[in-house]
Amino acid sequence: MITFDITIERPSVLVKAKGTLPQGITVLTGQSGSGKSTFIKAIAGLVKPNTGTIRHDEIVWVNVDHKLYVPVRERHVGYMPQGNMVFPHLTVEANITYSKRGDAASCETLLKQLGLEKYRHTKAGKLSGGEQQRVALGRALYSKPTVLLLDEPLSALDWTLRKQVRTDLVTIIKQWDIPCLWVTHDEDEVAVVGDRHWTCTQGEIEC
Ligand SMILES: Nc1ncnc2c1ncn2[C@@H]1O[C@H](COP(=O)(O)OP(=O)(O)OP(=O)(O)O)[C@@H](O)[C@H]1O
Repeated sequence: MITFDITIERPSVLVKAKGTLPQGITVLTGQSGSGKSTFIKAIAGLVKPNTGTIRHDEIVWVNVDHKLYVPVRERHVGYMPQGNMVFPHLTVEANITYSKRGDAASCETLLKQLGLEKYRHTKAGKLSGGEQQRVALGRALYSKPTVLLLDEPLSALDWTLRKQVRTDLVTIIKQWDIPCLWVTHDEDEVAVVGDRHWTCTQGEIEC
């Protein structure tokens, strides 16, 4: 379980978060600029908090007082950033296995679950938006992460595709049974996607 008690200073906002990310899918909503991505990046290891601690079970990832920061590559976090998420010039298989930390069996399972077997050798840039989103999820899950962090995973899709891809992602995440933090602007996603709902208001993460 990921436990955190941190603050992160930004010119416009002070991000404050204290809590534990449980099993299942937790949806985090909040206004643009309120600090959602900053928080998720701090858990992933891409942003250093100014104060506090982050732990994964008994392992300390961050302890600011002790100047301890476990680097992102050692946290085994599945992180899906906002925006363009595939390497378009690489095949679907090469995208999924990019981290090198997973194994062949895990790649096969993902290709099947994600409905991407027939595109294994296709360049990811040639797939539709929804298919690319599934490739990105495959890459995040390939190394059997300790936690899955999805930053606006549907934002690149048009409205018609969103519903279908959302259902696909939720089904697959539940099958993998790892804690997931799902950041979104879309209040509709709260009820459909999440087992629970957190909010971010001017930096304050309400868990
Ligand atoms: N590296 C940085 N250095 C300084 N300020 C930053 C940095 N990254 C983000 N900020 C600022 O911190 C605030 C919070 O940004 P953040 O991206 O976390 O918000 P958000 O809630 O994810 O917004 P959105 O929903 O629009 O993605 C913003 O005002 C942003 O400009």
